[in-house]
Amino acid sequence: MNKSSFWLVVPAAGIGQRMNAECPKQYLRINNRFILDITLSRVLDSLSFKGCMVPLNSQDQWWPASESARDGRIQTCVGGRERADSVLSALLALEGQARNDDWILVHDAARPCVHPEDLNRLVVALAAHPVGGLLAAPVADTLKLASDGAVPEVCETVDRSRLWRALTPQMFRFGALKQALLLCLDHGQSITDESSAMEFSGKMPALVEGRPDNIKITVPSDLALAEFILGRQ
Ligand SMILES: Nc1ccn([C@@H]2O[C@H](COP(=O)(O)OP(=O)(O)OP(=O)(O)O)[C@@H](O)[C@H]2O)c(=O)n1
Ligand SMILES: C[C@](O)(CO)[C@H](O)COP(=O)(O)O
Repeated sequence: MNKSSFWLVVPAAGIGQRMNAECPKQYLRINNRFILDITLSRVLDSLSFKGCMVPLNSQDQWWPASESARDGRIQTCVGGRERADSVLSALLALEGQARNDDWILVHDAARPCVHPEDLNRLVVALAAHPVGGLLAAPVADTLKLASDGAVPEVCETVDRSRLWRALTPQMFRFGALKQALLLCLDHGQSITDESSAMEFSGKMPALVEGRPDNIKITVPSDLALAEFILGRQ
């Protein structure tokens, strides 16, 4: 039985609307490096991957100037309208290279602070798991369910004892993840992560506790926070 290979998919086709910056947020700089380059180098240098596929926006004009564009380990393809479309596009681009039982790790380009210890913990914890799973962090705040009025008001306080925040990487078998994403597409099921696709196809992904400082750069204040976190690692 051949040993399963590991492939990395880093969705980088977003436009960063919530960041409201002069360029897509994956091309903002920390310590004079593109966020995308920081993310790709940290993950690719932490684990042994057979290959890496990066879905880019069809209007991307920054990639050619990136360090990653000169990294022979990395292939690119055109992403899609939503994150899930970009991930599916990457999997379809890997057809003929990845085998159905190979592991796919999907990691947001916007998460440059992911720690090598978390990457290793994820792979070790899930290597023999029948479904796969994701890095996640238990919720540490009290959570409120808001009303849907113009001024949100508290409807109820939600029991947080079994609530986790989904992070990335999320790690699933190539064949199963591709089929799950196609199923969501066929059913018009909107999803925001790979685990949701696997859940929609009836699976129960494992949760692997990860560092809460594996933040997703989303709004302007996240940039300085990411720079601080990277400076301390
Ligand atoms: N159509 C899309 C949308 C998002 N992403 C990627 O998915 C990751 C997480 O998505 P998010 O934080 O939502 O990024 P954006 O979609 O760029 O942000 P926004 O929603 O503020 O526009 C990012 O690395 C982003 O580049 C992608 O590859 N393709
Ligand atoms: C995949 C993810 O980072 C897990 O929390 C999140 O769902 C991405 O959401 P976004 O709205 O595409 O940033």
